[in-house]
Amino acid sequence: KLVENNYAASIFDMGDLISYEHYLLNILQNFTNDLQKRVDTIEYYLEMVGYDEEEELPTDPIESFRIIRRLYSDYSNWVWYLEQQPWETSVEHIIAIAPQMPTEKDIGEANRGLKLIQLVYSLPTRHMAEGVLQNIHHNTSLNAMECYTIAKDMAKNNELKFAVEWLNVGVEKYMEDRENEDLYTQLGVPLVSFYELLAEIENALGSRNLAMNELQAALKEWPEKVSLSRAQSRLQMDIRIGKEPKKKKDFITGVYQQCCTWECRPNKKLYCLYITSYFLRYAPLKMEVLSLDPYMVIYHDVVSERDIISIKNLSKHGLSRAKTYGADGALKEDPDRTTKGSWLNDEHEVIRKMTQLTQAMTNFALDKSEDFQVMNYGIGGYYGIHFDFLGYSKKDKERLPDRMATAIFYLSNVPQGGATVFPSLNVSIFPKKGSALIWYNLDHKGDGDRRTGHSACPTIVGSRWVMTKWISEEEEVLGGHV
Ligand SMILES: O=C(O)CCC(=O)C(=O)O
Ligand SMILES: [Fe+2]
Repeated sequence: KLVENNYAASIFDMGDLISYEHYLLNILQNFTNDLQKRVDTIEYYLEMVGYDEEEELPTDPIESFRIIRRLYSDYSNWVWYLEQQPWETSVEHIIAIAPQMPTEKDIGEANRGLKLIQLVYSLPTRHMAEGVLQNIHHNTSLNAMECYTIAKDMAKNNELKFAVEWLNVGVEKYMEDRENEDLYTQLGVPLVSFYELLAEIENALGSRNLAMNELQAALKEWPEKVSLSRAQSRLQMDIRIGKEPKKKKDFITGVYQQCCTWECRPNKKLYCLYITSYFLRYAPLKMEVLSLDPYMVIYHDVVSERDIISIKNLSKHGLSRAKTYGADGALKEDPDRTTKGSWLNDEHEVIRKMTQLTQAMTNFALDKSEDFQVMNYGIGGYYGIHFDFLGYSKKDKERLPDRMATAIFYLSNVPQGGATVFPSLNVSIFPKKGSALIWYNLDHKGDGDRRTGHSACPTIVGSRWVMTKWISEEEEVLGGHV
């Protein structure tokens, strides 16, 4: 049975994959040790017998005896020895973890995460392939095969110019790494596939001559490759009969980019103050006002390291793919929300404390609000632009309570990327562990304030943890507390 683990949607859950890979490598290592032992035994025997190419008749009775003994006794032992296949148990062990392995969907999402990072932060392909992200050198790089996988996915999604870039970098890497050619071929990506794909994309981009050149160059190297000559004759035929290439439009996802790279603040100089309340008598809160209309503030250093650890421990093992409401009103997985979350309620002491804290920071009663949602983002994990209010339309007979305000607690620092942005307000907030961001989603009439559209920029580096509280107006307005 296929298990959907959604690995790419949470960095924390990738911990499982690390263990699985360790397990696999262990098996491969034991397997090679086993094989090595066999090789040693066989070589030792050849040496003992004094194997050489020449076939000569024995010159003395002792030698004749030894030959007969060997073929009488050793022979059957060798048959037995070679029949013992050391790989059988290894295969069994490897197959045991098959249901947990990443799926096509996972690799697609991992690809998409990288692509989002590349687009949103305008990272050059070559830099990414070398592990240089925003001018910071990371201790990783991509090999030719990995560049090819990315290129293929880009081509599939019609991001053709990027696909060509990735292929070109891939070919360069291949050339630097030709001693691994056999390994690449065994893993299903021979060099010829790079040229085939390159020709295909160039044709799709309308550059027939370039496509032809690629194929000709490839044919010079691999004249026996049938797929190449087939592609070439198809192309020649198209040119001869004057068939226009079906130009595919190069398509780039419209993701929001500004303010993801640098912190954006509105021009007006606002202010900071200390807030005290009964709950907080002994520890006044540092509040920074970001905007008065719509109201938006940050509270600095409000959650202690200890509480953060407890909250993460409570949520860690129940993370599941976060969903959003589709156009039909049903909750579903959303490629624009690559995060996993778990809901926590007041049965936990630390969460009761968070409720009290949120009450103190907002002066809202929270009894009718949804639970806290703790989230861990994935590879290039992001949340596309959305509103937190549900915006019930005026014609609804009875107006249902809406999400009046939102509080986001940052439970980790994010070394690179991962800002929360409000494009209409020109505001971005980079996560700082222990701080909380609060804003109002509804205007003074109680309607959704469209200026509050916001997004979480793709995380580049780090395991991004946040905790959200969507604060319902029910208690306040309908419950008659005001
Ligand atoms: O993770 C973030 O920065 C934003 C989260 C968010 O918008 C939400 O949970 O509604
Ligand atoms: Fe939101």
